[in-house]
Amino acid sequence: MADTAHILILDDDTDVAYAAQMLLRRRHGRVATLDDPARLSNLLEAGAPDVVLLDLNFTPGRIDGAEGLAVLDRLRALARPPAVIALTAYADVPLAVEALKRGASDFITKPWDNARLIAAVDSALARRSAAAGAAATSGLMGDSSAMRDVKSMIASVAPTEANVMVLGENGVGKELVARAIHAASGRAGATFLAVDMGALPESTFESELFGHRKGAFTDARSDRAGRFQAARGGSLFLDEIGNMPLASQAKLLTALERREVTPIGADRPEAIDVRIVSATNLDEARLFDPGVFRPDLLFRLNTIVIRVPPLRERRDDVPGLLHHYLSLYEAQYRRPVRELAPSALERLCAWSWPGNVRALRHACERAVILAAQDEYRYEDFGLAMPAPAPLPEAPARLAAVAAHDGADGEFRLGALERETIAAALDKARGNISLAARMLGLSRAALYRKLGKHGI
Ligand SMILES: Nc1ncnc2c1ncn2[C@@H]1O[C@H](COP(=O)(O)OP(=O)(O)OP(=O)(O)O)[C@@H](O)[C@H]1O
Repeated sequence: MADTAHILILDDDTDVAYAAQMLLRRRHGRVATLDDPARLSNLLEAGAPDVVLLDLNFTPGRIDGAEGLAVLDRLRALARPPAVIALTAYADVPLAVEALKRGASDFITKPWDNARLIAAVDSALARRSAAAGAAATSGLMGDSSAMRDVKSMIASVAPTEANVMVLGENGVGKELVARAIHAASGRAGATFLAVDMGALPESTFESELFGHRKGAFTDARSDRAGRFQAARGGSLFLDEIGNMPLASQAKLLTALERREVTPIGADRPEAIDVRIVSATNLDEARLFDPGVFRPDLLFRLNTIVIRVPPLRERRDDVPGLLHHYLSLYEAQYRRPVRELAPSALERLCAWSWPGNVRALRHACERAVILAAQDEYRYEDFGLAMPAPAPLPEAPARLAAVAAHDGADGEFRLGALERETIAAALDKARGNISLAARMLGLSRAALYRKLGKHGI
């Protein structure tokens, strides 16, 4: 990493720039200097640097930092913005803080301590390479022994044509696992198509999955391919299969057994060429209940089963995920890079994460937007409320909400919303699609609310 890193030192004081260059050259491949920001465009044409050490004042006599901050804004607007370390005069803390607010990843005061400068550059490079690595492995992060097992299962099954069933609670990363299987398979060049089976109404199930011919029914104004045809040559991800009505299960079973589908209104079946990966958040006791899921369909789908454990059972993954998503949102919202206060990290690792990685991701987004201190505090993540307790019946529930919120029996909308969502999830046995429908929300809107309430 260090050998190929490209570092730029932007400082009008050539002695300072030269000293930094000599220091960093011992460790890094390309260390360039520039004394005039007006020539920055030429330099960027040759490729954006990974890290820029940026002096904030160029014109002699100017100390307001406006020139440097303007360069910082320009660098942050690049498609692949470099990490920027601001160089400020000793004691110019307000200017350093302003640079951090505008997206600088760190600051160094002049004259600097060599070890501190080297550490700042190394840490900026390490963050960048962690983010790039995560993107390259289709985003499935985590190095706990449980996640290592999941990744090694993916590597073993991906090259085969075996049907894979991914099991785990909402938000554990089942879709990411399915995508990783596709990406490592011989079908990687073709489509990966995800279908939310829980959201397909029984009445349009066949038309959506198998397609239809023009005129087959009143609304069939033209031929339409189903999901099986659209994913031809690739992988079809059947998500939320635990929520399919039994009648739809029978139709899916027939298609999988015969390896062919007949579009509605067609007189001939079409062979299917898809790799099936399915997923559900049903616990296994319910999945094996024939009243809920047909055993013969289960047998077709679960040639290989991958279980993705909830985040509370792989807490070793929490720090890496936090750093990943905090960095991602800091870059996305152009917010300063902050460290996590050690006490916050400890409490976040101990949190039960009922919404798993999705909830962690939402919590990080919230923290990046709302943090107002130098470090992220636990409160910034919006997880202060305990996980929902079993719900009392309706009238008692309202009283409980009022009591929960204190304030002389005054109702608070937020708490009521949280209770309602928890009740819907309870009733839908954790099925997100069903709960969203019961609440009159889209799945995406429900996910946002789950994140907001830390459920
Ligand atoms: N191991 C992981 N590394 C990085 N991000 C993850 C990981 N697992 C999940 N995520 C993120 O969490 C969110 C939820 O992941 P995903 O949709 O794959 O979960 P899921 O189990 O399929 O959820 P659901 O059952 O609710 O459909 C996504 O934003 C995803 O990027």
